[in-house]
Amino acid sequence: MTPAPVISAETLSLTFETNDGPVHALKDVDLTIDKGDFVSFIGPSGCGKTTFLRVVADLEQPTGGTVSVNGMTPQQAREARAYGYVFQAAGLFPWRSIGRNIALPLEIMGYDKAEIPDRVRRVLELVDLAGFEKKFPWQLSGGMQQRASIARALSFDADILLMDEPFGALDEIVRDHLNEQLLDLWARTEKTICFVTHSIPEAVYLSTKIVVMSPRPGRVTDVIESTLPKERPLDIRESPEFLEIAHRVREGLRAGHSYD
Ligand SMILES: Nc1ncnc2c1ncn2[C@@H]1O[C@H](COP(=O)(O)OP(=O)(O)OP(=O)(O)O)[C@@H](O)[C@H]1O
Repeated sequence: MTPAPVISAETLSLTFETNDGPVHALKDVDLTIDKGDFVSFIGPSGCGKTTFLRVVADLEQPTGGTVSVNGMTPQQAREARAYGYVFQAAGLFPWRSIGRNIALPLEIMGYDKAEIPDRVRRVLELVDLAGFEKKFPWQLSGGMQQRASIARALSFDADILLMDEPFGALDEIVRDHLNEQLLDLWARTEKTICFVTHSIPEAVYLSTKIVVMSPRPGRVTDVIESTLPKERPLDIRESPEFLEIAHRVREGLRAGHSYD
């Protein structure tokens, strides 16, 4: 028996009613994400990448179709703490140390106080920030702050990680490094990851599945299953297989692009 998908969308649609008329942020999206998938969402601005993540996270309500998360409604999944969410901005509170930032969701969720320091230490190790819990956000580089925000999203053992352009504001070398670390973290934790990006190389390097989207209305135009091995040194980006997948993503983006 094949296991139930972690995330399953069927004819999922979301239309925002605005003063300028309806905005079709998502239209008839069908998508299946299995346990342990690393799925990237790529497409031009406004194609509904963030909206899809927000629907999964129960932050927006669909106007048509259905989505299930771990076999539950998004609301039930949110209440069951099924996912951690990582935003483009690290969003750490400057007056709290890194450790206390990571502890915050655990405190809000009512975790046993005695259990929190161990959890904080464990997730800091996972993102390669062991020993940084007493530092403050401003004492860390942008890349380190983003790793701390990933640690925060991992602190309560959600098996899904929703990441909305987490490395978009970082320079390319730092981004390369974080991409490598994220793959390593994914391999060690076996999380299911949904990752929004505008970068073709980033999407191809990270993903087992690439979802290409196009706007007005926001829809899925291609779903590419990666043929790359799970072990991915950075120089795999120069291999023919990598370039072939990148080419297909680029073609998909071109087909859905309006250039306005
Ligand atoms: N709360 C809202 N009210 C009205 N329109 C919205 C709302 N949220 C999103 N939209 C619109 O829905 C469409 C999809 O937005 P979304 O943020 O999901 O796109 P995106 O692909 O993530 O874009 P970007 O790459 O710029 O982040 C856009 O046209 C956006 O303006």
